[in-house]
Amino acid sequence: MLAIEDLYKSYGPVTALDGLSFHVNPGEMFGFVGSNGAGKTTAMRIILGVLSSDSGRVTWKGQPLDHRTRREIGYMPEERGLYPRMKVGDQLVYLAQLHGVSPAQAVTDMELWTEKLGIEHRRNDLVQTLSLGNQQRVQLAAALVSDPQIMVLDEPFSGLDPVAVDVMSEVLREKTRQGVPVIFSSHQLDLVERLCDRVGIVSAGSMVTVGAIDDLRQTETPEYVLVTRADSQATFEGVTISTEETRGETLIRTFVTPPGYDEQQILRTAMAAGPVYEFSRRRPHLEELFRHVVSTGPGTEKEN
Ligand SMILES: Nc1ncnc2c1ncn2[C@@H]1O[C@H](COP(=O)(O)OP(=O)(O)OP(=O)(O)O)[C@@H](O)[C@H]1O
Repeated sequence: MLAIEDLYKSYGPVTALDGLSFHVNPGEMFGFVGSNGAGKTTAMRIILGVLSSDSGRVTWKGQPLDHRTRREIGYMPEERGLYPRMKVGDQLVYLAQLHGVSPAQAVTDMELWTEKLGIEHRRNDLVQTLSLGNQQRVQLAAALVSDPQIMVLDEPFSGLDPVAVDVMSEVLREKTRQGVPVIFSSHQLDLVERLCDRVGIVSAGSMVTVGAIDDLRQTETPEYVLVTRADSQATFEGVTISTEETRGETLIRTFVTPPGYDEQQILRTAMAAGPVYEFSRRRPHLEELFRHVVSTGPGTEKEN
């Protein structure tokens, strides 16, 4: 696995990483999320070796990453690093060769990935003539042409339309199916929730929460949603009504129950007073977990 252990990094007086640790398993899609300035880009640059840490280490299969193994990382930098006046195809062949791929194989890989990413008809165009979304596809192709064994992507989905997101996420899934760990940062939490096997939430340079999204959602206190007729006279004892909203003919209420409370009691009470249209348990989404974690801050590290 790829292990990031106790990384510290300061830029002068600014502490960017403050003991950051996490790991990514082979074949895992790992979502790296956190507020602006939390330290994600810094951590990714250290993994890639373009920036050194003050202390801590990064290992792959138990060995520290060195110059040779770092060539096996497919990286998509936040500040996108393409040559605007070079043709898409030529550029990808060139970048693959820089990673040590033979000229013939580089052409094969360029053809493969431009096709999979739906930009095969743009191979002979200058990068600068492509839309930003298509440039981003080229950037991902650039990370793929060297047949990477690890993928590190800094906000690969920002600014993409839903079709482009689907195309790129399917390509990344293909890599994880081959056993490649894929780590990507994103502020699009619905997307992270949909795509990732595990997620890490970083705050002020430390990992605050790591785990499978479903497990993280289980650890939060659930809410119960009840939808009745708007004129329901039911009264509920021993529970907290957290929201209440009338929509046309219906009344939607959410409840938080104390530990050990039989939530079916809410349903029985409501049904005794009239029709019930919906009663369900609701787990918080990643966005709510994120808000909670970021407002609580570091110092509550937990790993599932
Ligand atoms: N070259 C630099 N010189 C000085 N400070 C820096 C430099 N790069 C980053 N920082 C600071 O380090 C901290 C972490 O920044 P980083 O870019 O790693 O965060 P991030 O999580 O990637 O943020 P974002 O989501 O906004 O991209 C921030 O306080 C940032 O201002």
